[in-house]
Amino acid sequence: MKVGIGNDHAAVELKMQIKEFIESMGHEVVNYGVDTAESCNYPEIGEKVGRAVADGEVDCAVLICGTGVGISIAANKVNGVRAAVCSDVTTAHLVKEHNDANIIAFGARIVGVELAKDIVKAYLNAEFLGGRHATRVAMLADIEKRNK
Ligand SMILES: O=C[C@H](O)[C@H](O)[C@H](O)COP(=O)(O)O
Repeated sequence: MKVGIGNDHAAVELKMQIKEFIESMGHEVVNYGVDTAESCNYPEIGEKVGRAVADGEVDCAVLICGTGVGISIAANKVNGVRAAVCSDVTTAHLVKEHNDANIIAFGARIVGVELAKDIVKAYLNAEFLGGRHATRVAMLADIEKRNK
């Protein structure tokens, strides 16, 4: 798979570790994040990665900021994005299985590197279950259509 990764200044080191980890799983990684600790604005990164996913530039993505929240809110403003904050392994596979999440996010100030790797692995190895979940995911897209 082609996996996007994005981060703000709060998550530079964890981003590098996760990027290497995803590559070690055999995936290609496209880095949309910052590589220095200079303060930056997570909405810009979240939007950029959201658009990359929505446009099919990458198959899915991982977003990391201090908490994972701000950057996921930004990504979720892009039509077609289903970004989910995950701080545990169970949520990480369920957001793919039930919600067909195309982005996961977590916080570099919340989870340690080993848990972050477990979260990413659980998400990337999971598959969307379809069925009743597909009906609900289609309803999410319908909400976007009703937006002005
Ligand atoms: O949701 C937002 C993220 O956690 C940001 O990484 C955080 O707000 C950045 O905070 P600061 O500018 O204090 O490093």
